[in-house]
Amino acid sequence: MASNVRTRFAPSPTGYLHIGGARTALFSWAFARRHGGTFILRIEDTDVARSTPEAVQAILDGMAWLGLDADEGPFYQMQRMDRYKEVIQQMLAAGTAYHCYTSPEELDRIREEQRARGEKPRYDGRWRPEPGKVLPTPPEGVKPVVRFRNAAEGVVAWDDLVKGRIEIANAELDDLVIARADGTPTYNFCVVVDDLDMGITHVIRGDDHVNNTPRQINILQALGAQVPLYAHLSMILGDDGTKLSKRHGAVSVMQYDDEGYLPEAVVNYLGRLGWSHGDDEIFSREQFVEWFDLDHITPSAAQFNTEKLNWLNAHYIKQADNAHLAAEVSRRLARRGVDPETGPELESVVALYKERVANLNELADSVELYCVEVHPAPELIAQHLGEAARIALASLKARFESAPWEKAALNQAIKDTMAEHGLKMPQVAIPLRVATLGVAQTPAIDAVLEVLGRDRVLARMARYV
Ligand SMILES: Nc1ncnc2c1ncn2[C@@H]1O[C@H](COP(=O)(O)OP(=O)(O)OP(=O)(O)O)[C@@H](O)[C@H]1O
Repeated sequence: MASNVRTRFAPSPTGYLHIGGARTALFSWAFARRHGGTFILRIEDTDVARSTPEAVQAILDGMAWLGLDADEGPFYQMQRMDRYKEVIQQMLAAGTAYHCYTSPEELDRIREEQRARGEKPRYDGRWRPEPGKVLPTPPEGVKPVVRFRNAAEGVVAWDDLVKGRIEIANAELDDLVIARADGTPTYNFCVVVDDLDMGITHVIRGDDHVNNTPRQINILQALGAQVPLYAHLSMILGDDGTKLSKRHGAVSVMQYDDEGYLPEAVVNYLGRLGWSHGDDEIFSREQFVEWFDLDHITPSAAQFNTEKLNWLNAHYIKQADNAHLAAEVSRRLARRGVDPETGPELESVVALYKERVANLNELADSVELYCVEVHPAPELIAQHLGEAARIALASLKARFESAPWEKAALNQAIKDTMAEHGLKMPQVAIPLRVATLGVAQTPAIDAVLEVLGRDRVLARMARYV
């Protein structure tokens, strides 16, 4: 069902997409999907000194990895400069904005005097047009800034969909500079023009923006626009209790990929961070979209909890189908310079390990043993591949050479070898593990042998017998 809900995620490309921004993006995306609406990606790249193309790419990569697909965009603010300038001209013509020639030095002086008088420092309105007021003559050679003519009285108010009603007295708000002396538009103004042009109905963003909202509402109203609804989400805090940000403590979403997390686990984890649906902890992306609403968002800040993410990750790895895991492992092995083609079929290897691992890197560690020549640690060789063990392995190898390559027959060969040499299971199975996979612990040995395959098993055993 198509609806008119239009949300946006608007990061600044001054670094990667981190977990705090990603949670905000997820909620904005899920709200649009829940209502059959449109999700827009907007790159707020006007801070040219800090924005980089690499950061844009990192944000796009992070969004793609999480599966947060945009219906429109990415739009880039730097490509919309002409439009912002056009709206500034319209506002000047309409009298909702005006030129101000006060220099930065003068502003400092005014603020100093206000502070000395015990007043709150603010622009004193000397260039603000008022009925009957005679404005000073513009100084020669000075390029003015453009200020928004904010209402002097009354309040600006909105019913925040997370925080409830918020009211700010207009007297608290300065006449905001919307264009600098060089003509470039300022942050809050660009956001307003974008939200207006992009027909945003629900601004879902972090509550670090809550102070911008009254200014943005006033400008929207001056433009005769319909004011969107606002939902200010709580911040995600790092382990030290302060806001995660690119500059402080947050790691890139893509680092979770590097560390072996499935995106499904991260999305589920982020979905529960500051939002709840009864006692449900585990839900698919589809379920989340179906359940998501703004009524069950916690207004207080949410703390990141790695342990819970790890628990979800292990759960999703267990549940994942083998082909999906094989693809994840293959990518990881290739990154390590290991050719996955040299091992047995990956799907059957991952099936042996998916219940036992905490993350995809651990899974790849185990699978790697099936693909490369293994070199057991000298202590393992000393402990498990002594003379008696090698003698047993030699007769086992002879049995393996003629055994049908399936679990029951391999098991029988091991049992016959135990009986022949008067050994217990571990006295045969552990040397066999060390010889074939280079480690003393593995899943059930008959399953391991079956998957590893006759040729590899015999070649690996041959090194010790
Ligand atoms: N820690 C956080 N928790 C929740 N949302 C956040 C967090 N940090 C940023 N956001 C939200 O993510 C969106 C994109 O923010 P932005 O790209 O400016 O990231 P940022 O980390 O705040 O940047 P910076 O590090 O430059 O302050 C905004 O809606 C912002 O409110």
